[in-house]
Amino acid sequence: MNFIVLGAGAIGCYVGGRLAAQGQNVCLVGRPHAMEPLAREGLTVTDLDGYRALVPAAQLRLAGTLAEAAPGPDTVILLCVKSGATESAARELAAACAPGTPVISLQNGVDNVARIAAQAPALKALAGMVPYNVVLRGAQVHRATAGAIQLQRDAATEPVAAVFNAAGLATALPEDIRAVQWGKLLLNLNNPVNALSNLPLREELLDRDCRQVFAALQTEALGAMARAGITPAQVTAVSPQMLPKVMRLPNWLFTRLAKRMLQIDASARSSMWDDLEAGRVTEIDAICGAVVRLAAQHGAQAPLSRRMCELLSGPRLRLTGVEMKRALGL
Ligand SMILES: NC(=O)C1=CN([C@@H]2O[C@H](COP(=O)(O)OP(=O)(O)OC[C@H]3O[C@@H](n4cnc5c(N)ncnc54)[C@H](OP(=O)(O)O)[C@@H]3O)[C@@H](O)[C@H]2O)C=CC1
Ligand SMILES: CC(C)(CO)C(=O)C(=O)O
Repeated sequence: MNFIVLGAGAIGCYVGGRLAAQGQNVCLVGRPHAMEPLAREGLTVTDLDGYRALVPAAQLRLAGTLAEAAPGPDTVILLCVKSGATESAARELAAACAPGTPVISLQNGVDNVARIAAQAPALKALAGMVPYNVVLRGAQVHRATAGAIQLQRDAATEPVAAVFNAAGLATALPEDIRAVQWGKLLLNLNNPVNALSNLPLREELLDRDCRQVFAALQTEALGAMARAGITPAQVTAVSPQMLPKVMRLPNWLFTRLAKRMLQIDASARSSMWDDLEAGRVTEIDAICGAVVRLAAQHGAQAPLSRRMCELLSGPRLRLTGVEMKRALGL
């Protein structure tokens, strides 16, 4: 099996790096700004449990385009671009890959697979979910929280899950990946809160006003999911229904009950903060936009998620939890 990671950023370098460190045949396809440090220094992969590996530059397969990566008949694509780049990446894949090539989306959001399939109908688009936070700094990539990757159960993903597990990437094949994606989306509703707060994740989660905004977004999203008949899967120690309740707790109780959730490296931030910081378009449409669309499809509204879309779409804002509550009318 050959892996091509399309989009060598935080997730692509972490997953691709662990596979490469274990001797798998992996090609990382990325932008020059991402490839240059790797070509110079190799890729160092670490995690919060003490794992550390260096894949020397000479052992890394790096490519600027899919054509250079030369996908063959036994290639599996790991799609790791941000949601805003899905369509263009899928068109590149359609042009470069043989029909039936598995394309596993390791992206956040709930509609990337459908968007890949629309642009590349001959390929086999499959869903994945990465639960943890990954930080990329130049040639070093670090997993900052814990969890297991979830891949859509399919004949094409069974051998992939086996290879991932052998490489130390804990991976499961859940029955209902759609429920898992909606469960993850409930957590990703913190991404805009974190991005606007301009705080590291841990600090932001220790701010009750920020948590109250997060909880309000979750409650609204759970309402939209209930109307749509979607039962989100539990992807943390806490059930989806309990999540907003836990978020609203006062600090003294939250810090006791949410110990596992707070096991985050002090410097870790959400992937949406990364985008704001780099001046890139964020994934707000894939997260809050998805809640707004789901509610609308079922005759309801999601004004809080809609407002978050507005706050993330203009000039960069930095808001305290109190200011966010005011901006959302909470
Ligand atoms: N980071 C995290 O902790 C987590 C992220 N996720 C999800 O994983 C997905 C990837 O996120 P993340 O790794 O943070 O994103 P990054 O922005 O770090 O990485 C994506 C990379 O892909 C590049 N890229 C985009 N289009 C192409 C293309 N056509 N060819 C080659 N390279 C391309 C981007 O370059 P450029 O920007 O210059 O176009 C960027 O360097 C997202 O959906 C995110 O929500 C999920 C869990 C945790
Ligand atoms: C892991 C988590 C929930 C928060 O970092 C994430 O998915 C992201 O940053 O996009």
